[in-house]
Amino acid sequence: MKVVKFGGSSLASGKSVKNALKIILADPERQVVVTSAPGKRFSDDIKVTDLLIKYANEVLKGKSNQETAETIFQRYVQIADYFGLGEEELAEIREKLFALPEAAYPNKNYLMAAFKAHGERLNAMLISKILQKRGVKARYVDPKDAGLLVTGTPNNAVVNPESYHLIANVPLAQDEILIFPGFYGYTPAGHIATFSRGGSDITGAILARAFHADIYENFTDVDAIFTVDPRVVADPEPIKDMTYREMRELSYAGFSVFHDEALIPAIQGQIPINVKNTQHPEKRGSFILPEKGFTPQRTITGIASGKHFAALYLHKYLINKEVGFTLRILNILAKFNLSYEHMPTGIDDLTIIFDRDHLNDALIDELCNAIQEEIDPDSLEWIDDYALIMIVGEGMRQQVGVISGITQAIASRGISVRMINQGASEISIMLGTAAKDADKTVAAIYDYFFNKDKE
Ligand SMILES: Nc1ncnc2c1ncn2[C@@H]1O[C@H](COP(=O)(O)OP(=O)(O)O)[C@@H](O)[C@H]1O
Ligand SMILES: N[C@@H](CC(=O)OP(=O)(O)O)C(=O)O
Repeated sequence: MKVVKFGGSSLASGKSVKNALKIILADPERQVVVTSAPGKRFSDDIKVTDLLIKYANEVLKGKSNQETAETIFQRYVQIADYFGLGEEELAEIREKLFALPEAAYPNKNYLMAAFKAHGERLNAMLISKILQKRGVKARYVDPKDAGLLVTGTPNNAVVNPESYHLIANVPLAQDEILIFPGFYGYTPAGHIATFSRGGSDITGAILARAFHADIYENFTDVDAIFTVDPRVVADPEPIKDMTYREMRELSYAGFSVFHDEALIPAIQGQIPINVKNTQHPEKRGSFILPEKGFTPQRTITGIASGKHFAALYLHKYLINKEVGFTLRILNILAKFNLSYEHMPTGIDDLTIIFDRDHLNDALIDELCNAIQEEIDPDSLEWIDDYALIMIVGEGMRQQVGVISGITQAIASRGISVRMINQGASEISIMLGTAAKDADKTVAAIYDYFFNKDKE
C-alpha cells in the first residue's frame, strides 16, 4: 500500500483538489491520504494556516475576528462549490471553525496550536465529503481516534513512538480510502499540538511507517527536488535519486520542499519517499532512498542555504588548555533553556550558531551578559545575520579536491566565508556566510560543480 500526502499548494483550489483526487483514484494502492490546509492559489495569496494564525491572534488580543473566520471559511466554500457541495454539507466545517474561540485551552500556545491544526482538519473533512459525494468509499480519520500522540511544546511537537503501534491498529480495507489531516496530533492530556511549520510531511511519514507502506508519495508543486532551490538559481538540475541522510541535511539547511523531521520515521521504517508534482503525476519525480546499496551519480547532490541563523563568536587565548570550558558554556545555555545548532572551534576561539527564530533581542542580551560574566572571554561578538550553506553529496567521499573547488568558486565571486566545517559523516560541507551573501554563494558553487560536470 501507499501513503500519499498532498501539500497546501496541491489543495489550494477546487481545480487543484480535482487533480489530487484523480491521482488518488488512479491507483488502488493509494489507501491512506494526508491533507494539508489549502495553500496559496497565486503568489501573494495567504495560506489558510497563516489566516488561522491571524484569527488566533485576534482572539488572543480580544479583537474582532469574525471577518477573518469568514475569509477562512470562504476558502473551503470555494473548493466545495467546485464540486457542487451544498451549504448543509459545509455546516459541520463552519460550526467547528466558528466555535474555535469558545473552546477551553490550557494556555495561549495551545489555543494557537488548535487554531492552526484546523486548516488541515477541516480540509480532510471536506475532501472526505467530496469523495463520498462522488460515490467513493472514503473515511475521515481524526488523529485522536487513530492514536497519533505527541509530546513536546504545543507548536513544535514530536511524535510519541507509542503512536506507531496504535496507528497500525487502524483498520485498512482495500476498497476504502482513509483521509487523515496532516500537521498535528494529541498530547497525553488530549490537547491538539502541531508539528513545526510544513509538518504535514511529518504526519505522512509517521503513517507510512505505522502502516509499513511500500512507498510514501509526497505530492507538491514542483517536478522534482532540484539540486538547488529554484527560487535561488533558475531552472536547476533535478535530483533523480538521493539518500535519506542527504535529504535530511539539505532540508535542514533550506530545501523546504520536504520537512527535515519527516525523514526520521521514514528512515526508521526504511520507507522509500517519492516527491512528485500534482500537476504532472506522470513525471518520475525524485526518490529519497536508504543508504544501503545506493550508488551516487554525482560528486555533489545538492546545495542548500538557510538565512535564519545567528552566531556568538568567542575568542580566548588557550581555550584548548582550559578543562571544562565548553561545559561551562553549555551550562549557561541550559540555564536559558536554549539549544544550539553547531559549535565549530579553533585553538583560541569558538563560534556557537543558533537558530535566530528561537531567540529574541532581550534573550540575546541576557545570554551575552551571562557569558561575558561567567566565561570572561578576550572578545565576544554577536553576529545577527548568519547564513549556513550546506553542500551535500554521498559522492564527495570518494573525491579529492571538493573543498578546493568550493573555495575557488566562492573566491572568484569575491565572497568572504566566516566558517567552513566538514561534517564527520563526510557527505557534507558546511559554510557560514553573511546572510546577504548566501544566495550568491549557492549560485557560485552550483555553477562551478554543475556547469563543470556538463563539460
Ligand atoms: N531544492 C528544491 N527543490 C524543489 N523545490 C524546492 C527546493 N528548495 C525549496 N523548494 C521550494 O519548495 C516548494 C514546495 O514546498 P512547499 O511550498 O512546502 O509545498 P507543499 O505546499 O506541497 O507542501 C517549491 O515550490 C519550491 O519553491
Ligand atoms: N499547513 C501547515 C503544514 C504544512 O505542511 O503545510 P504545507 O504542506 O503547505 O507545506 C503549514 O503551512 O505549515
